[in-house]
Amino acid sequence: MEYLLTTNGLTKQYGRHKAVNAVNLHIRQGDIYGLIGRNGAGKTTILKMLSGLAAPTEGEFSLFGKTGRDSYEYMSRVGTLIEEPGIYPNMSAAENLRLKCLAVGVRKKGTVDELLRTVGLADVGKKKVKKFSLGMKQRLGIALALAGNPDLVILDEPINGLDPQGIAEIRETLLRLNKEKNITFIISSHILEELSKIASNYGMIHDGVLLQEMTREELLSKCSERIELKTNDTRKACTVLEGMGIEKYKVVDADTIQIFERLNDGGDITMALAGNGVKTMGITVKNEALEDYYLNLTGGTANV
Ligand SMILES: Nc1ncnc2c1ncn2[C@@H]1O[C@H](COP(=O)(O)OP(=O)(O)OP(=O)(O)O)[C@@H](O)[C@H]1O
Repeated sequence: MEYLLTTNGLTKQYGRHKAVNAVNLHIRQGDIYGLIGRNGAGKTTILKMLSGLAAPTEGEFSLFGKTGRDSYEYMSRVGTLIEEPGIYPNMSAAENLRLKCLAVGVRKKGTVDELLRTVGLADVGKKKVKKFSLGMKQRLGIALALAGNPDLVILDEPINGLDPQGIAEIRETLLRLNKEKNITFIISSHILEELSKIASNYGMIHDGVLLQEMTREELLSKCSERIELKTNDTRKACTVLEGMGIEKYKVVDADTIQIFERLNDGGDITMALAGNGVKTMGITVKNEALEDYYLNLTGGTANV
């Protein structure tokens, strides 16, 4: 079996609007697959269909090599965290997990404690979930998704609204589970920068359409570094750059030039500029091209 999950022309139509339009995803065992798209792009609708929470209007998906109704027998191997998970606010984390284990038929002793440890909630004791921070709730949601010992875990925006510390903790937990238990993850997000720290593969969704699938390496090679250069004489600086054989550059404003070629550092450039009487006011290596790449792909300038 080459893929753990594929979709074939997966479509969801609400009235006249196709929230998901003929999407073909390819997800291998062991992938951390990042589904990236702006709010409203159709990510949640895709994940709901993959979890059996919504029916496709057209198309289908294959799970563990089985298609359509046959795939339902494998749903127990899929754990999900989509929108508000079924958390009971007046119960503790352990009580919530105990209920979930009952529901999915897990009886093994010590499971609840192990799940709490896995997501870093071992010390919360009897505290009611309604008193939890957003990050703690999110971690409990992940523990609930893990309760049935799934092979595939689907998480809808698991880092949304968390502070950097919370994001780092979730990221480490997911990477560990992926490595140690070979759990395959599908994670949606509207922030490519965040996904890029964890995902091995990407599917980019825009207006219900899958624009592109790519591996981590493919994305990184497309989003190489750029050097931003400020000088007192842009015109002359361009001539100097060309004299050095640098062709991939762009003048972005009166005193700023961006250079898109891979250079070890900017030292050679500043030396050459100085040698030609051009003063360097500033030179920085920028590596924030990920979001730019995504914005270009989706043809937009608004926030992602
Ligand atoms: N039950 C529904 N009835 C009608 N339209 C819907 C329904 N659910 C979603 N939509 C529409 O489908 C589109 C995709 O929504 P979806 O929630 O899948 O996007 P998303 O990428 O997950 O965004 P978000 O991060 O905001 O949830 C949106 O235009 C939304 O308004």
